[in-house]
Amino acid sequence: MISPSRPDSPSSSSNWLRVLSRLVICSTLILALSVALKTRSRLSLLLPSFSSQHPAVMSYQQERYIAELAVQRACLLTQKVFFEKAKGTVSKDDKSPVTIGDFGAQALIIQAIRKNFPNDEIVGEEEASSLRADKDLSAEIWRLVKDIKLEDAESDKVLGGPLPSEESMLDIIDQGNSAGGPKGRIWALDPIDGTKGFLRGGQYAVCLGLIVDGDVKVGAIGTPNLPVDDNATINASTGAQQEGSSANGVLFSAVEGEGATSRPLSNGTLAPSKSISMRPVGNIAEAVFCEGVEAAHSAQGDNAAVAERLGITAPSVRLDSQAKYCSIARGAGDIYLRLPVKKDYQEKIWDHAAGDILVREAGGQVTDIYGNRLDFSKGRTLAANTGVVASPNALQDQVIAAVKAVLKL
Ligand SMILES: Nc1ncnc2c1ncn2[C@@H]1O[C@H](COP(=O)(O)OS(=O)(=O)O)[C@@H](OP(=O)(O)O)[C@H]1O
Ligand SMILES: [Mg+2]
Ligand SMILES: [Mg+2]
Ligand SMILES: [Mg+2]
Repeated sequence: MISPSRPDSPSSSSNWLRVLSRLVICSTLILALSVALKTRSRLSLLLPSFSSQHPAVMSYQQERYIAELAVQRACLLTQKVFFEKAKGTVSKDDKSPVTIGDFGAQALIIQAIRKNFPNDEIVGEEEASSLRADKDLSAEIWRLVKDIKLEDAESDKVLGGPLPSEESMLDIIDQGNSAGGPKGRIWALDPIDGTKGFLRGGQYAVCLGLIVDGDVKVGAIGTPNLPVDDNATINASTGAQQEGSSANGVLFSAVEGEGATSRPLSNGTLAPSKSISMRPVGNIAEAVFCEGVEAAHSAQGDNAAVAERLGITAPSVRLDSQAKYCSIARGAGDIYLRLPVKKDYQEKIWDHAAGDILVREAGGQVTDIYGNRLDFSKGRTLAANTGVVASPNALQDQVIAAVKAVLKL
């Protein structure tokens, strides 16, 4: 018969020892797990393609970081090109400044994506065939691109450091040739959006969005000529100040489910960010609406008729580029109208991907003129959509009703 052991018996003390050792093992495991969770984002920084190869890790922090840093570095190039070549006075028949900026920024950003997410596809606006035929232009772009680096050597290294040669720069530009589509990880890149704004020293944007299985998950937009101050008055002539001025230059970003942020553009590591959101609008008649500058790109008469129908009396704020999405996302404006001039124009995914997630994460909706979400799964264009309408969640139904009434849909 087995007699119950007394507290001071040898078998009791060995039981206690066993319990104690189990306790130690358990707490060590808990500690190890919490350290592993805390360092997960750091781990993905050390192993750049970690997230892309492990679909279970879906926080997109690494993608956001690389997108922000790559856009920030590309803005160094576009600024250099502007102050060296364009200076807002360029005649429109000399297209070279914008061409240099477009190709150069596309090369720098694709290099950063390739280095960190080698298996991803890229839909870039530009392709290098014309550049291969123009040796002088290619040499000029290479002269400017080869010296672009972030002041912080570590950050620059994360993006792949300097490009190795002019030939490799051309090859890299051509890697933006994905057809897009409904499956996989696809980056949509507009190296300079608002090319006309860039040339006149007004608004332009360097835009990068990550689309996963047809949905935009991450967006980063650099706007070198937007004021850092969210409340500064802006209009079509707000723009480039002196080279190196710290009053202008903002980097926006968003990740699905994690909100939208902005920070000043910097030359090195990322500056501290703050979260941004759309402005609550009590009375829609007091909303401010943004539209493009080019009459050929959106129907300004129809935009004005929608505003009038909503009781809006303030004049529109006209800005080039995805700076319009950025402005409403930070509450410097409320509604973005891009009503079509021609119903058959297909918007390009790189003109909207980053702005779409930025506004949605800042508390807004982005739809076409029928009120349907933008569909990024159709290839290089938004073939299933017509026009763009964006506003705070609470206003979108009213705005779409006004759009339908004006366009007789
Ligand atoms: N017909 C037509 N309709 C609509 N959109 C068009 C059209 N033609 C061109 N584009 C694209 O417009 C992009 C620039 O948009 P913006 O918002 O800067 O233009 S505007 O200021 O609103 O007029 C511009 O992008 P970038 O080429 O990157 O500047 C074009 O892709
Ligand atoms: Mg564009
Ligand atoms: Mg462009
Ligand atoms: Mg273009």
